Amino acid sequence: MALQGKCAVVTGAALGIGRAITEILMKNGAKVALLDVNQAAGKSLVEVLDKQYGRERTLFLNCDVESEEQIKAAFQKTADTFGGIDILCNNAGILDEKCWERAVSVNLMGVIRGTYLALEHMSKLSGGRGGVIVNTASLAGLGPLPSCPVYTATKHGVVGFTRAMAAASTASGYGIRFNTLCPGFVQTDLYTSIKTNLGQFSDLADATQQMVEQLGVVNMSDVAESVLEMVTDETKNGEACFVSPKERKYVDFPKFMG
Ligand SMILES: NC(=O)c1ccc[n+]([C@@H]2O[C@H](COP(=O)([O-])OP(=O)(O)OC[C@H]3O[C@@H](n4cnc5c(N)ncnc54)[C@H](O)[C@@H]3O)[C@@H](O)[C@H]2O)c1
Ligand SMILES: CCCCC[C@H](O)CC\C=C/C=C/C=C/[C@@H](O)[C@@H](O)CCCC(=O)O
Repeated sequence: MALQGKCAVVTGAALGIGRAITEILMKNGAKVALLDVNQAAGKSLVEVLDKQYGRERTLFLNCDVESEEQIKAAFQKTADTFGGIDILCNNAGILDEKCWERAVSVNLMGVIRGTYLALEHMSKLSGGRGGVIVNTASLAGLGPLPSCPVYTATKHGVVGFTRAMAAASTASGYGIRFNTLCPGFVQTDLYTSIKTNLGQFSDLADATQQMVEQLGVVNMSDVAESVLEMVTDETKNGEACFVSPKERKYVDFPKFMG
């Protein structure tokens, strides 16, 4: 898929990985609606992008992915402004093992809410043009992170949900590809706040630090390039892209049929 003129939505776009996704989509010609609860950071990023690319290609929308109403309104505003939606990156996520219900609501339910509401604009079955949805999971969506059982569960959920949606799309003809992003540790606010968000697992903070030292920290540019590949490469559907400091590879899941 060539990105020139395509319309994208990125959740959690103001900072960290969402910001990097937004920047690479813009650099390659897409228009981007930036959805985030952090208005100050979102607006200041839009100012930077507008200086570089002009004012017509960005839109900041204050949107909490815990709210179906806010996502619905944001998607409608995006479609009205840009003339449709071709790309959705459900990226917003938090680490909170104490208020773990909130982590489930943002990380997993937020992805499901975003995906279902986007189908109304993107699916060929409801008059959309088709496109691609990339959901941000984590390496913790592929294997356990012991200090973060609920975070791990949400990210495994994102991988499973996305793969099932890819299969549903192929079977029913939505015209949408679905892929997941699975990076290891990346230097962002979420990463630097690890110690304060482990709740009853805070005794495992040192063990987590040891994992960081063993696995290393992933370059943000590799994360963004992986998303770009999953968005533009039409052969990628139902894939989970694992990104580590050493390599980028598509996960070989076990096959139970055929
Ligand atoms: N940093 C890592 O090590 C790492 C590794 C793998 C995956 N991830 C995942 O990447 C995604 C982005 O994380 P990050 O590290 O960039 O974090 P971050 O904290 O740097 O940025 C997250 C962004 O999401 C926004 N956000 C938070 N809750 C929201 C909500 N309810 N609705 C809308 N926006 C919301 C924040 O305001 C912020 O702008 C998350 O899904 C995270 O789980 C992070
Ligand atoms: C405290 C967590 C804050 C950041 C969370 C991010 O989403 C990053 C998650 C990073 C690592 C998760 C690691 C899980 C790893 C194990 O399951 C291990 O088996 C993976 C082995 C990787 C390999 O084979 O190279």
